[in-house]
Amino acid sequence: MYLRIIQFVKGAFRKIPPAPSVVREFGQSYRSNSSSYHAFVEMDKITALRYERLPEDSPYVKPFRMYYTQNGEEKSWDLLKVHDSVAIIIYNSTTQNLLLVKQFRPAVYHGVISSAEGTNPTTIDLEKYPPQLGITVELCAGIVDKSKPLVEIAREEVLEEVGYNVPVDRIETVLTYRSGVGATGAQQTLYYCEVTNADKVNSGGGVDGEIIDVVELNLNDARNLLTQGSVVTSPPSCLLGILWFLTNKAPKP
Ligand SMILES: O=c1ccn([C@@H]2O[C@H](COP(=O)(O)OP(=O)(O)O[C@H]3O[C@H](CO)[C@@H](O)[C@H](O)[C@H]3O)[C@@H](O)[C@H]2O)c(=O)[nH]1
Repeated sequence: MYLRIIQFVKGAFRKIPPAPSVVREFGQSYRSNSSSYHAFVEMDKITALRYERLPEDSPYVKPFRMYYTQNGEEKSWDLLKVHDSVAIIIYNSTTQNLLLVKQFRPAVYHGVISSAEGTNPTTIDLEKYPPQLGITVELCAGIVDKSKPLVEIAREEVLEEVGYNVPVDRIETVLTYRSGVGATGAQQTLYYCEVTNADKVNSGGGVDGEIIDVVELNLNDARNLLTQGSVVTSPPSCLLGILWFLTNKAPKP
């Protein structure tokens, strides 16, 4: 399994990239922006990894235990309050590719290791568990941590992470749903945005120290990604977004 996940990001870590670089996984290929290659080679340079108990003032995660009585039976549920979020399906009609983002996700890395070790790890062997295991391919997305219209937050994320400048009237709402129903119940609003090469204003890659790589996925590979039995680190929102796009928007082959 680990080998398969690492194959997912293999090719991304060559010292000198061909232009542009292509990452293969399970028969699919992702075309990475050569312009943001610099970020791409740095995202797995994880060192000095350690765990600490979560401080109470975390701006991102607040743990609670909820008590309630259901049909006369007293119950409790341990839960986490996290930010709501937006995610955007982006299709470049010039290149006929979906635009996704690749990044190191500490929670995914932790999830992979704790699944393997069976318990909550306290230390991590970076040789045994290469940081590439925590790299995901996802929709462009962002947390709702400011009081702005959700579609405006989506517009900003498209610009910051992927580098396309589009007005909000070109971003359409797709669905609103709850993710993490067992632990967080956070709301995510899914948008769709069609861009062209003319909308591109920078190479994306995120802000404030984020290390994000833009990934272009052609539609054949998008279909293959959803093949029965696929094992990926991508979240359900990404798989849903691709499926929605293929069902509702993709040009007929
Ligand atoms: O513990 C944390 C958590 C977040 N951040 C920062 O907050 C940013 C949040 O990034 P943003 O791009 O706004 O959101 P995402 O990390 O992309 O996550 C959103 O998009 C994901 C993919 O759909 C969803 O799974 C998440 O629930 C949703 O919040 C990060 O980059 C960090 O800079 C930290 O520094 N520490």
